[in-house]
Amino acid sequence: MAFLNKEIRDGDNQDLTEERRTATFDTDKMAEVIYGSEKLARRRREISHAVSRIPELADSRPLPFLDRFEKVTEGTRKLSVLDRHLAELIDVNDNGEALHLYHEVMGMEGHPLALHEVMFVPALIGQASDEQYEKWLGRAKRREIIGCYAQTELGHGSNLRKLETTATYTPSTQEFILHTPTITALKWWPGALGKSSNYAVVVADLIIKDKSYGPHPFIVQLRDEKTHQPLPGITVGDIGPKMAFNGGDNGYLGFDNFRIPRENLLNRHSRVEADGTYVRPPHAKIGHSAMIRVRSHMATGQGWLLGHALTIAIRYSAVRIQGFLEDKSHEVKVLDYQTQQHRLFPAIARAYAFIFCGFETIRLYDQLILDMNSNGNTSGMADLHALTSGLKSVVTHFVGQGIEQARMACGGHGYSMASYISEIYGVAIGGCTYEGENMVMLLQLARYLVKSVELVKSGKANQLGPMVAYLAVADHKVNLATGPDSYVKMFQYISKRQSWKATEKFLKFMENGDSRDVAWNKTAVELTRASRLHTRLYIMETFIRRVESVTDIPVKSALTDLLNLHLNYELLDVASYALEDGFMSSNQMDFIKNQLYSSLEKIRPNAVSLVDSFQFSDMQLRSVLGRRDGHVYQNLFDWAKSSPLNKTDVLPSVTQYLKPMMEKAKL
Ligand SMILES: CCCCCCCC(=O)SCCNC(=O)CCNC(=O)[C@H](O)C(C)(C)COP(=O)(O)OP(=O)(O)OC[C@H]1O[C@@H](n2cnc3c(N)ncnc32)[C@H](O)[C@@H]1OP(=O)(O)O
Ligand SMILES: Cc1cc2nc3c(=O)[nH]c(=O)nc-3n(C[C@H](O)[C@H](O)[C@H](O)COP(=O)(O)OP(=O)(O)OC[C@H]3O[C@@H](n4cnc5c(N)ncnc54)[C@H](O)[C@@H]3O)c2cc1C
Repeated sequence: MAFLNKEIRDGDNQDLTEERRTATFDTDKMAEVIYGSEKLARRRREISHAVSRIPELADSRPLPFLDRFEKVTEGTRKLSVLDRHLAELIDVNDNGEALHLYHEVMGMEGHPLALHEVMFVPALIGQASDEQYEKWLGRAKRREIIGCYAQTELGHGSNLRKLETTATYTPSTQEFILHTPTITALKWWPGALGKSSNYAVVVADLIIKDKSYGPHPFIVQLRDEKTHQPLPGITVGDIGPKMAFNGGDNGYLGFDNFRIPRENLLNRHSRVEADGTYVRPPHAKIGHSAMIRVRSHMATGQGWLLGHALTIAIRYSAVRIQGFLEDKSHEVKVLDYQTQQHRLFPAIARAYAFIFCGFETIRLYDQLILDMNSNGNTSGMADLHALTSGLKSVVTHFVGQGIEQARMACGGHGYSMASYISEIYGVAIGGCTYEGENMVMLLQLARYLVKSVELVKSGKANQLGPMVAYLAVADHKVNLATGPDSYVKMFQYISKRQSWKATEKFLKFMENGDSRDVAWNKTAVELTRASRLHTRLYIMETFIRRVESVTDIPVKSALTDLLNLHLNYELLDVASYALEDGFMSSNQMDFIKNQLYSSLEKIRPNAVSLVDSFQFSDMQLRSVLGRRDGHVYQNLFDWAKSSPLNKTDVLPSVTQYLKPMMEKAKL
């Protein structure tokens, strides 16, 4: 008999199979919705399958047992194997396929090409002129050279205007002199900089005739292309172990009056003429487009990370039997506990929501780049900057929370690296910091919200963009949360009120004599709250739009259950804002809670199938707890036995230190 969940195979753990039999929708069809099309979902499966047939691409040992040096070596080894097989595995011109392939094979630990694909090549695409394209892009795409993106310094990351690395133009030789004047000016953190890259896009303060023009991107050769030795004038190395990404070589970089030709300023948008005349870009922040790109892609990437952790936790919760409900002769799956469902199911809904809204945001980014490159139109930049600033902050924060809940939902075994959840967590929460520290980015969105409220206050509501139009709309009176639209209206009310309150507070401080910056700082917590609400509203709206667009009825119905859970959970989570001014009553709160509990029950039979639909292979998950076949216990035992500590029964440390201590105590 054919089942709707495509993961059922003979010999699987029976409890998992039982879960999969209850699926009310086809998991392949759900995967099409998650990944955007039948082709994209199918290609992922095909690539995973093809990878599984190349034994050299498998991890040589479970990654958690490798030390840092071995992780870097293992990642690089696999990259070289991949390089030989690339054309047979993927369409090399398809970024999505490449991304999936790297995730599958490399895992999450980082690798030498991580920043090459994510930032170096996109920075060239966004910032290089046609001649520079010609010179660098082909080489970069063919991987004749490997690059990274070196912006952050030891002393400054958030406040880009104060980056200390200088690029001083010398008209007589038509060169820029890159220099690191202080220890705090050392570049610090760039991924793949420490040992792997031989080129970098370096962001440095452009100085012409003693005048600073602020941060600009330069393409810089760091190492000899033959020997890979750092070039004279370059100091470069690895910054040491981190919470995660330990297969990657985040690095430091210093310049000692290092000269590069004038053509190495990435000059699609701004230029320095031979005589030192500076030609301005059409938008002051256009040099930041590589960052906007990564931020635009973060929601989907983070949604997948959450999806990984939930696949592990949900499958394990269906296999883990402990305690009783009604029938005292059979223990139940821990997935049957309401607390377990409440811990995990809203996070499944968020994972779906983040992926959906991520795809919508990527489309907005692609449109912006098209506009910029075809007709120099940068008008969408401010909107997208505000949107992606909020989105990366809200999503990374919730993903971190969700993964940590997934870990706890796996009890003791969740704490073991065999679950792989700690690695996923470490990787995901890196996103709270990189590409703009979350608070800093929420405050960027707040600038936009405050300006929007100010527009309404000055009678210019007609100038508001569509995403903030609700800030001008009269308050909605919604009595009960009955359909998605009423939730949106309630959220709009709450979000609007918070944006207005924060703005009024900020303006009041200024009226009372505080400078703009001081007033801003005194209102900052309230402002970040406004940003979070605005962003959650956007996520909610995109989730609703995506579910409405689904045509497969069983898939749509399962997604509607998830959406309802999301709407109720979100509203309850921000209930204090709605209760504050009596907009909602405690009766309404109870009603919403009950809706939420009934959503949990509805989702329960589909829980395993909802995470199976992400279609992560076992290789990608690298989790003993999250195995597709559910055979957890024997594999946990085998995993433990493979620990290097178990190579001998008596460790040298015991002979050398413990035994003498015990012997001495006997005397
Ligand atoms: C696999 C793992 C991958 C990991 C990859 C990680 C790679 C990295 O981390 S690379 C380094 C990333 N670094 C960052 O993100 C640094 C964060 N800091 C910044 O982006 C900026 O310095 C920022 C935005 C905080 C402040 O910039 P600053 O120039 O001081 O701007 P500020 O004075 O606050 O604002 C000036 C105006 O510019 C606008 N603006 C700022 N940035 C942008 C932008 N990117 N696009 C459009 N407008 C912008 C602001 O909205 C503001 O507009 P308005 O005046 O109308 O309100
Ligand atoms: C895994 C990882 C990978 C990275 N990869 C790269 C890379 O490839 N290339 C690269 O160039 N960089 C990279 N970075 C660096 C990263 O982009 C920066 O660390 C990040 O932008 C934060 O800057 P910061 O370290 O200066 O934080 P800080 O700004 O020093 O933040 C410290 C605290 O100060 C607060 N704060 C700072 N400014 C303000 C403000 N104006 N208002 C309110 N609060 C404020 C922050 O909220 C935070 O709580 C990476 C970092 C990590 C963790």
